[in-house]
Amino acid sequence: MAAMDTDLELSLDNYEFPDARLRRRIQDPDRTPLVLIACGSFSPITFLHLRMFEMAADYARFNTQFEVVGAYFSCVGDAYKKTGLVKAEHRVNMCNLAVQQSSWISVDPWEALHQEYLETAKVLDHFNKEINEVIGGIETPNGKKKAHIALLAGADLIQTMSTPGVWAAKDIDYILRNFGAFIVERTGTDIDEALSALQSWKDNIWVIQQLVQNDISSTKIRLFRRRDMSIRYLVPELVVQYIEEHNLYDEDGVANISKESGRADRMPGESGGVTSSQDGKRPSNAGSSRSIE
Ligand SMILES: Nc1ncnc2c1ncn2[C@@H]1O[C@H](COP(=O)(O)OP(=O)(O)OP(=O)(O)O)[C@@H](O)[C@H]1O
Ligand SMILES: NC(=O)c1ccc[n+]([C@@H]2O[C@H](COP(=O)(O)O)[C@@H](O)[C@H]2O)c1
Repeated sequence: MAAMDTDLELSLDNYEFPDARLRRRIQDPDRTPLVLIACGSFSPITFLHLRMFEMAADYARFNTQFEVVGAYFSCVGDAYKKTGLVKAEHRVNMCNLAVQQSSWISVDPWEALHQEYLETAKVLDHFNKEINEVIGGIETPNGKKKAHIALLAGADLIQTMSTPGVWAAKDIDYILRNFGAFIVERTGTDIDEALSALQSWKDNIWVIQQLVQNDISSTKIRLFRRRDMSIRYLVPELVVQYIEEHNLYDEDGVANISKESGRADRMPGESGGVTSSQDGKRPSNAGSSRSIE
């Protein structure tokens, strides 16, 4: 099956920077090549995570002097202690499956391969080194130019930069001064409030409106799995299959109980139909706020 194809024994020893989808040349010498890096848990990756790159590319094309030449998912490693985090190997595999249809979005396993937690500043440094030092930048009609590496994140992540104790002040300064951030607005986060403490770096922060609001979160996918509800069409089909094959996110036993009540008759990832919403298993707040775990 396709899901098994990704189960390669990756390690830092045989790691190679994934550059196959990185565009090596830009046409317009007046533009600056841009590489977007989405850092996060991706447990699991959702369609919104993929969509963030498309929104950012449109935003950059219409509102900035950047030309997007690359895009990367970087999953946090196992040392990042967060509720609902499955093993990094699974999260990287799911991301790889999710980008199979994309011509320009890649997954870099480098961060996830580390046993220790890596701060985002170090992750962005890694991309800068690989793209601007090892590869030597991006070709333009007037010679090579360094690519601008930028963080791509949701508004909730940028809001944590104002939460005491989450980020070191020097890391915030380092990231926003040297790389900057493309921020996708997110339901439940007041973007003005999130940015109020970051005004010193406002020229390096680009806010992207979600023209089609999508309030999905990995938390909701995990919750739906535990409640034996369908996750199909919320995450890519290959990711649905991978989750089913590896029994991910159903560890609290609810799914097992549901199996006895007929789940085995259904296709993987499919809903049990209306019965599951009438038998008391449906979360009362499914589809509303993020704080459902
Ligand atoms: N619906 C969304 N709208 C805007 N940004 C989002 C959305 N979902 C995820 N993101 C952003 O994607 C990045 C990676 O997110 P992460 O892996 O934490 O997903 P999540 O859905 O927020 O996960 P969890 O529910 O486990 O906290 C973060 O920058 C986050 O802000
Ligand atoms: N000090 C730091 O560098 C720091 C602090 C908080 C979150 N982060 C990053 O932000 C992302 C947050 O992801 P989640 O929203 O999945 O928790 C992760 O990539 C994490 O490494 C970095």
